[in-house]
This record gives sequence, structure tokens and C-alpha cells, in this order.
Amino acid sequence: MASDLTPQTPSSPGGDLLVLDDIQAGYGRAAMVLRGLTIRVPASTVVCLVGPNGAGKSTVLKVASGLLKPASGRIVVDGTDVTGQGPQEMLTSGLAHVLQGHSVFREMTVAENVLLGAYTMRDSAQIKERVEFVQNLFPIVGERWKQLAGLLSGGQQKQVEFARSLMVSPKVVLLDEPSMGLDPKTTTKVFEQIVRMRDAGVAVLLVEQNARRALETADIGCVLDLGRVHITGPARELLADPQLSDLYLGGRPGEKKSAV
Ligand SMILES: Nc1ncnc2c1ncn2[C@@H]1O[C@H](COP(=O)(O)OP(=O)(O)OP(=O)(O)O)[C@@H](O)[C@H]1O
Repeated sequence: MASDLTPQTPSSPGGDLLVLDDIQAGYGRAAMVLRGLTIRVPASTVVCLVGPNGAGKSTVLKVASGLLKPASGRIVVDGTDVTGQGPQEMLTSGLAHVLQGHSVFREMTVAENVLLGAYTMRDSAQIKERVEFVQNLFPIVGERWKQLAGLLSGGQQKQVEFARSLMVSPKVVLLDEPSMGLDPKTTTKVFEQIVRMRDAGVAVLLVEQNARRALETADIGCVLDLGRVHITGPARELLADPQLSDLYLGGRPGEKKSAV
């Protein structure tokens, strides 16, 4: 299968902003969800995790952001071992997690929502500089700055969430199902914003139900199965691989399934 794709191997040369190395993690006494998982997120890259429901994609993000401590394995951010850190420390280390679903506070203004992302920052000049950065990256955030966030469309609210996550100048943003609940046109726009984030120098680790769409946007794809990275490679190559397409992406576009 996918002979032109490289199997995941631990430890690689520098340039990776996030490395999850040989992670075992699970919930309570239940069997481990992640069983020796290794993922690398290089700088200026969108890495997308795909895989069946329950494969552990969201669990990977929870481990990376410190919401779930791994039973074993290492988490390395830009060369520094941060294994065992909690969510607050992980944020300080450069990992920002945009959770699944909508986390905008509808009764607060766009400004208040975005500035929540700066609650650990004390330097007002730095906050001002970050506000300018996110308003530049997501113009709608600046245009609707003083309005209630609940008045924005779903895609605009997602940009507010992205902007909030970028206030602390993260090295890697962890995005869990950013297209959830959005129509296809809005989803396209949200994926365009993800590319803008990458082009602005933020690496992205993305989990998406809409695997084909996400791989069209991502630079690198990782297929999770049975708690490990089953295969990884350039996202375009994963998309073009017929077997992977049939197994994980619902078949190839425009192709009829043959009778079995
Ligand atoms: N808080 C939790 N407590 C106990 N088990 C959990 C918890 N969260 C997830 N799990 C279990 O961990 C496994 C992996 O879940 P996870 O949400 O990471 O998968 P996923 O690949 O993101 O799934 P989906 O594509 O359906 O969102 C599942 O079996 C799930 O039931």
C-alpha cells in the first residue's frame, strides 16, 4: 500500500516545531487510545490528521495541548522537551488549542473574545502589536471589533477563535474540526484562513472529519489507525493513493464503487 509514501519513523533532523514521539495515552483504566504514536509538525506547515471515527485524532490534540497527560512518550516543542506540562504551560511553550465546536462567547464583543487570548500577557505594547497582527490576518476581526460576536456568521466566528489563539504568538496551532457545523462555502473560506495562518509563520496541526477537503489544504497528511500513525506523506500523495482513498477518504471523487 502507498509504496511511495514514507512510513513514520521516530526522531528526525531539526526544523520540527512540534514532535510527539512514541506517545501512549488513554483515558482512565480503559485501553490506550494512542499506542506508540509519532507525529512531527515542521515549521510553516499544515499537518492534517485523518482516520476513522474514534481513531484518536482529538486525543492527539489533547495530548499536545496538555489537556491529557501521556502515559509514556515525549512531547518536544521547538527543541524543548515539554512532556508532562499542563495546558497553561503548554500555551506558554507555544501550543494553542482551538477546541472542537464553537468557543466564541456570543454575548461578548469580538474585541473581548480576542483579548481573552491575551490574558497571560502583561506588556500592553505587545498586546497592541498582536491585535494589529490578527486584525491584519483576519480583516473581519478588525471590521467587527466592537460588535457582539454572536452577530457574526459561523465562519466569521471561527476567525475570531483563530485570532484569539494567535494572541500569544504560538509556534503551533492545534485545530480540532474547524469546519464543524459550517456550510461548504464557508468551510472553503475557513481553510483559506488556515493557509493564511501558515503563510504568516504559524505551523498548524489539523484534525478534520472532512478528510479529503483537509488534505487538499494541508502540506502533510497523517493517517491514524489503531492508535498509531499508519502512514504519513505529502498530502497530495495521500489524496492520489487509490487504496488510502478507498479506506479513509470515502473513495475517489467521481468514481462509482464496484459491487462486492
Ligand atoms: N473524555 C474521554 N473519556 C473516555 N474516553 C474517551 C474520552 N474522549 C475520547 N474517548 C475515547 O477515546 C477514543 C478516541 O476518541 P477521539 O475523540 O480521540 O477520536 P477521533 O478520532 O477524534 O474521533 P472522531 O473522528 O469521531 O471525532 C474513542 O474510543 C473515545 O470513545
